[in-house]
Amino acid sequence: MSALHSEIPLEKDEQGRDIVLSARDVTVAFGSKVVLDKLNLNIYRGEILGFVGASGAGKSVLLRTVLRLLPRRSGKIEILGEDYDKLDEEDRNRLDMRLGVLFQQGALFSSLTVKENIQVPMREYLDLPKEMMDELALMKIRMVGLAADAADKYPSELSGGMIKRAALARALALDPDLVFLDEPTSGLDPIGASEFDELIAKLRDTLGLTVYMVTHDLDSLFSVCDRIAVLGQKRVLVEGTVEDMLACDDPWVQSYFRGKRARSIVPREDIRGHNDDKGAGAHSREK
Ligand SMILES: Nc1ncnc2c1ncn2[C@@H]1O[C@H](COP(=O)(O)OP(=O)(O)OP(=O)(O)O)[C@@H](O)[C@H]1O
Repeated sequence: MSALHSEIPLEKDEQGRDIVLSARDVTVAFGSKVVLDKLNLNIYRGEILGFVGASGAGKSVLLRTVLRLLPRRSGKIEILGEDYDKLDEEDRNRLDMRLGVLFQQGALFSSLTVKENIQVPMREYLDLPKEMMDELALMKIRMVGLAADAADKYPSELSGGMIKRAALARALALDPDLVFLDEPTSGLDPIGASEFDELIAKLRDTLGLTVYMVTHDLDSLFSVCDRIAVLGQKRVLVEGTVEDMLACDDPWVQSYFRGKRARSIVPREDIRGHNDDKGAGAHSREK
């Protein structure tokens, strides 16, 4: 029987952590241009994983490959213990329902209200009476910290921060286990970005979400991410805590995590001593 229909436990790593997503030897190429080459990555249940890498390194390509929007040349990806390639259509839909995605820029439908946007996945996957869908949409709206009157507004009537929250509410519409966030704080002012980070952490704590967050935002990485994975040279160069990043001697990782911007967030002594993996949480967000 498929894990989708039962409580079959997820595969664990050697430290006993439940593996929610595993990518094994994943290669993605466009013609002769190889973007990802035998990439390996695990995401564990209940964590917020920050995914970083230089511009053009392949972060979006990996995200789109995981979401099956791009084909891979080889390798295996398992999500919640399931390999899409081995599922029939019904089970693929069931698995899709357990995933939420927040694309860059929010990607809300401009001709739909916030409530209608949130109901798009409900209409696609569920057959619910209108009253129940309205109730559920309002619940999601409150969950992401929007006022109830946002329900009937169109995206053009919302601030950037409100759009992100509305898009997050849509990503949470079907109560997913795993949420993919593509640069969720880009375009937000520092306070809005901080608040969004806090919201993600709160939802992880209250809903038990697992979060895969592509980001360039050092504050997010230092304040809410449990682990960080760095994409470089077509694979995951290093993964671990902030402390592991500070200790890594790869030049790009060093300049990213120990450069001028990072120094304004992480206390200087932490960078020197690499001895505090969450030291930045209490520090103010840089613009
Ligand atoms: N459909 C495509 N066809 C050909 N090449 C592509 C395609 N999509 C992405 N690429 C190439 O793959 C590489 C990785 O792109 P990707 O968008 O994943 O980078 P990224 O790490 O997300 O960058 P950024 O941080 O700037 O968003 C780039 O060289 C890009 O030009």
